[in-house]
Amino acid sequence: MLTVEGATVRYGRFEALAGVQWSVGTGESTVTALLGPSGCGKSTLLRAVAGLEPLAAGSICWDGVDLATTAPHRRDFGVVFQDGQLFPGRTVAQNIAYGLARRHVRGRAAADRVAEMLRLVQLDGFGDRPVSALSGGQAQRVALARALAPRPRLLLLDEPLAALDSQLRESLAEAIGDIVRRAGTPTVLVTHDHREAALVADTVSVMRDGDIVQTDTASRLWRRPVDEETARFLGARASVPGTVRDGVLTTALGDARLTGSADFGELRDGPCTVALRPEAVSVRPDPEGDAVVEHAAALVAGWRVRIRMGDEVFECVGDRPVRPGARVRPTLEPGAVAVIGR
Ligand SMILES: Nc1ncnc2c1ncn2[C@@H]1O[C@H](COP(=O)(O)OP(=O)(O)OP(=O)(O)O)[C@@H](O)[C@H]1O
Repeated sequence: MLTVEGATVRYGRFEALAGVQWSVGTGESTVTALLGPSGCGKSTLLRAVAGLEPLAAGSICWDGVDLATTAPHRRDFGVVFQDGQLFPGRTVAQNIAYGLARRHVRGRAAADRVAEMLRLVQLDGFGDRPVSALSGGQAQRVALARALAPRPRLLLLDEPLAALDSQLRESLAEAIGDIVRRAGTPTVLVTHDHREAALVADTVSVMRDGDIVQTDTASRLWRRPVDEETARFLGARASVPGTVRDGVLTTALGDARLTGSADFGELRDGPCTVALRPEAVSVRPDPEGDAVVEHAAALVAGWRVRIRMGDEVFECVGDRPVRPGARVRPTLEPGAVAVIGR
């Protein structure tokens, strides 16, 4: 298990990591996403774990052993960066075998392991290809196979899908999750995309301004973001005051029974702040409704509707066309609302 305690990294006077506390590889969780906006320090934390960035303070331990004096290549961590960084003049198989030779796995044993890795990343038959003849997605799968071949105790993936188009990203994100679970290798995936984090990870750690602000399952993160900034980063567009009583949330936009989700299990009665993604509020035409439509646009399924209620404006969804100026009634969707805080 990886334990990061008080990890601090400074570039000159700028503190890129501000005393990070973090654990990876606990319990049933195989994949941890390290999620946060650009510049929050994700890569710096990953590089520090890999031994590529010296700590100004704090420690990074594996199973209780401090790695401060362990060189990067002796940490037994596999690393994949955004662009894979394959060795250009070599074949796919030679790339995958690279880390094996350094571990004195050669000959038949190395060839078997390379074949096993090619099967794992579904590139059987690609061993003799030069890596220059691969697509972007294939190249990243080779990079993954190369990192997994020496059986690292931890795999560190720094935005491995960032250079790929969105459709490929989604399918490859799922494939990465399957591959590392089959290999049984605890994995950290750096991403700034919360959808990608939710697709792949068992656990998501949200990072901001050089610190980790929340670690939870994706489902709990959606429903119980630790603060408003985290909720906004996860797609919330607005927040409203609410009250919880006996599992029912009441807001100016309607009520929602929250007892259906374990993520709301320990919610205490009393006032709260509710974060609203557009999907959390649906509207239907109603001449008696409290809200007026400002704008409506067709989505692939349904409508995105902007409404005004008094001084406040909310993004909502609807299942039928509504015209600007029309009156509508909002309803809260219990499966999509988020209640901020612990
Ligand atoms: N070598 C460096 N010298 C000075 N500042 C740096 C250096 N590397 C990173 N930084 C700064 O540290 C902060 C964290 O950078 P880092 O690359 O870890 O962020 P990130 O969350 O991975 O961002 P992105 O998603 O854009 O890659 C940024 O403000 C960055 O400008």
